[in-house]
Amino acid sequence: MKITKICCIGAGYVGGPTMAVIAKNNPHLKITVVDINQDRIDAWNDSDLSKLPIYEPGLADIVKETRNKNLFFSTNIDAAIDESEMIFISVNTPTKTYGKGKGMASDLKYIELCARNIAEVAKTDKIVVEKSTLPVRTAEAIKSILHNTGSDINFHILSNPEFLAEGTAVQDLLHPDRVLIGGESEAAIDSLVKIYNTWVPEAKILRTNLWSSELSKLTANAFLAQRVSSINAISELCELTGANINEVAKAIGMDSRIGPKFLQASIGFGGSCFQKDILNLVYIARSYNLNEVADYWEQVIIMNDHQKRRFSERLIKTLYDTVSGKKIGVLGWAFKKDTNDTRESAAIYVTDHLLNEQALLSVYDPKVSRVKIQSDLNYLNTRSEQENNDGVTVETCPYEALKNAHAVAIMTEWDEFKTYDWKKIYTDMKKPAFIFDGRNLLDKSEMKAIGFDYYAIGQ
Ligand SMILES: NC(=O)c1ccc[n+]([C@@H]2O[C@H](COP(=O)([O-])OP(=O)(O)OC[C@H]3O[C@@H](n4cnc5c(N)ncnc54)[C@H](O)[C@@H]3O)[C@@H](O)[C@H]2O)c1
Ligand SMILES: O=c1ccn([C@@H]2O[C@H](COP(=O)(O)OP(=O)(O)O[C@H]3O[C@H](CO)[C@@H](O)[C@H](O)[C@H]3O)[C@@H](O)[C@H]2O)c(=O)[nH]1
Repeated sequence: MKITKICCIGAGYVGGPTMAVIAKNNPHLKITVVDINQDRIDAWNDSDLSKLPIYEPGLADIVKETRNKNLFFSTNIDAAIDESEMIFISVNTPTKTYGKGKGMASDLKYIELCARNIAEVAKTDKIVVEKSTLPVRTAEAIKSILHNTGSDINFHILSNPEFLAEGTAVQDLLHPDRVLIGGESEAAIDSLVKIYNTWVPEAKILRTNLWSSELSKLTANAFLAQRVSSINAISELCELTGANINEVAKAIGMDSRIGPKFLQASIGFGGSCFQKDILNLVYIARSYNLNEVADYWEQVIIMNDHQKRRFSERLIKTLYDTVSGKKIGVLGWAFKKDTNDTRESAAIYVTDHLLNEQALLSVYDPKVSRVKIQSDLNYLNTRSEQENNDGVTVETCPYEALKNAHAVAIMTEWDEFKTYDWKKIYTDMKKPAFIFDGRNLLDKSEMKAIGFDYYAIGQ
């Protein structure tokens, strides 16, 4: 099938950057990214590129190069579906918050709405590409909706999961380890390969059946998250035995079978994907009565929750068993550096725990706004909005956030934190001045030399 126009439903962290990179490499294609969220589309169309809804290094340049040439952002979903030969679905698939599978299964209502929308509007044959992360065998449901329209339109469904990580999305898209395409129609797969092949070498484009492709995405995230939980589990043992987690990580990472990546001990993984996708994997395993398989993967989440909890407990214990009325400076709110995304960020849970203990928190993050921080806390529903407002102040200057604080809690590994004048921060803090470095970001001996009581993970 000759492809001249494509559209992507969902202008989020995946849809926006992915389509921008496809547009950059396929100037002959017209690409429209559509969304029901008018504010988000307006932000993608803002002439001030600093107002794009997503912060990703390198993204603004690509949007500048392609926008209104062959890349368009719109809320006119029906028109985009109608004119496109290929439609990507890149909407959110959060964990269900109601009904059967609550707290475990993926909520597929947005996916189903897209499928129904396509079924209603399409007048010509379409290739429908699952870009969202989906439970294995979702394509079956999409197929069923599309093939029961009563018309003679041909729909081909492909699974093309996205492996980009936030903060490095543009580089990951430009230089992917692999592009995975699952499908039943070789011709449909070829059409998508052709688009990627404009910048991704053929050898890196992997073709599988639909179900392998869907399941590979959940599996990749489960393996990655498992590595973080594994190193974090060992970090607790390090703290009690005198071993140092950085040294252990280096020592095991030099084994080529293990490899050095994803062995950074931390306050626990966050982000919109790992927890959601593992919970989904656990749910799927249980639904097939594979209880040992489900228990095995669930442990990754249990360990991650434990790591977040024990970080705040260690802080409270060290501050003489009470943080009530004490100012705690929080550096970083995003779930990792170089993104403004805060979904499932460990900072939210650590702060919530410290608020329960009546601490007064003062937060600074270079890319996250006060409104977002307050709404993340309010979303937990632990206490009233007023109480969250009273307990948490958000500063635009890190030195203000840390002034007169009893302790600093480092939540995100932003590079700028390393460059601060830590002597000045020490002078302006209450004594003894504590640092709880949830990212092992700072130099322990340097901090100790300044006078800090410095606590890192796994040391
Ligand atoms: N964020 C990541 O790093 C990442 C990486 C790989 C895969 N994924 C997966 O990709 C999918 C999208 O993730 P995201 O982070 O981009 O989500 P997101 O929440 O940032 O964006 C999803 C967008 O879809 C829109 N939307 C929802 N229903 C719609 C509908 N019926 N019509 C039009 N628009 C609709 C929402 O308004 C939202 O703007 C998820 O399945 C996620 O698991 C995410
Ligand atoms: O050694 C490590 C590596 C990561 N993390 C934490 O793990 C979380 C996730 O990090 P990362 O995987 O880099 O970011 P995501 O954007 O969540 O990307 C993951 O989730 C995406 C969504 O599915 C996938 O596409 C990516 O391949 C996968 O890496 C973050 O809180 C990190 O701080 C650690 O604590 N230690």
